[in-house]
Amino acid sequence: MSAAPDGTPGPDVVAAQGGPVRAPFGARLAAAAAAHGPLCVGIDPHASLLAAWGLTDDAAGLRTFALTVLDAVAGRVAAVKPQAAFFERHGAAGVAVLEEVVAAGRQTGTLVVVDAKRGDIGSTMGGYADAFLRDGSPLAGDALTVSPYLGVGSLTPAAQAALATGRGLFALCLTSNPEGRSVQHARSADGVSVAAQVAAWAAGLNAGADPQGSVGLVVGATVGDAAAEAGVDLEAVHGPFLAPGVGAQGAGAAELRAVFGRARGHVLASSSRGVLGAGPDVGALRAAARRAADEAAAALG
Ligand SMILES: O=c1ccn([C@@H]2O[C@H](COP(=O)(O)O)[C@@H](O)[C@H]2O)c(=O)[nH]1
Repeated sequence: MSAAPDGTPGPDVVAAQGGPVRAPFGARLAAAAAAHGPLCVGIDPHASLLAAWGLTDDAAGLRTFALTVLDAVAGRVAAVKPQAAFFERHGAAGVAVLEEVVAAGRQTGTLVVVDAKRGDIGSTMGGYADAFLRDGSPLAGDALTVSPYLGVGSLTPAAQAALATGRGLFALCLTSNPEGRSVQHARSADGVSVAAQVAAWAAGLNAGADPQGSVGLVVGATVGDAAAEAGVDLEAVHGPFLAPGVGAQGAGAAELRAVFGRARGHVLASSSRGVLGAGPDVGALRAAARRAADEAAAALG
């Protein structure tokens, strides 16, 4: 499944009226999680991790780091999530490595979630959609993280592009960091929290999809009972939840179960440093990812 490095549609793309389309992201993610466990391995080449792995803090170091992670986990986990920030901090050379990692990941058939958290006014959002969600774009993975804080309506170009190309979105809803509450729990005049508005937007776009829609939410595994507090009906979203916070931020099986309850079948747990700290040995990375995937499966099954 996926695309060749030049973006040419791969075997997951079937010819359909009006051009090639992939199976929807929500369905592809559900199948990947069933096959490999509900885990996404973050590819976050922090400067400190590059040093710990004996790599230089430059584009060459990034490249070795990211390709080693792919070598260890591709084809063995549901998804990988390159964190754009750690590539962008190396300028054009770092972005070129991100492009290579996106293409290499997709070629393995492992879903690639590009964690770039883009958000802007609608007209500019069209540019981001072109960059991250268009067939043939070198930065286009299988899904993109987006920020809804310019209003959920501003994300329409991204949602349209994602749904038209079999890709997905993960919109920030209840983030794993404690500072997120002050924005996400805030309520408008009609008493609806910001997080609940984001969730309702996703639910509207996911209605009728089988087995789930492609417009997901970021809900941290660290947020405790925040969904209930903010009036977010997780079950009604009917889409995937990207759940960072597992591992280095302190969440584990018990937290995943507590946060997601009956919506747990839609969760993609995400761990970066918790897995990456086992490197650079490929076998050790692979074993750490397997452990995390098995724990997530046990917690969410
Ligand atoms: O609410 C959020 C949204 C995104 N993230 C990202 O996930 C990883 C977490 O890394 P760990 O090393 O597993 O802590 C990182 O890329 C964050 O930017 C998040 O943590 N919380």
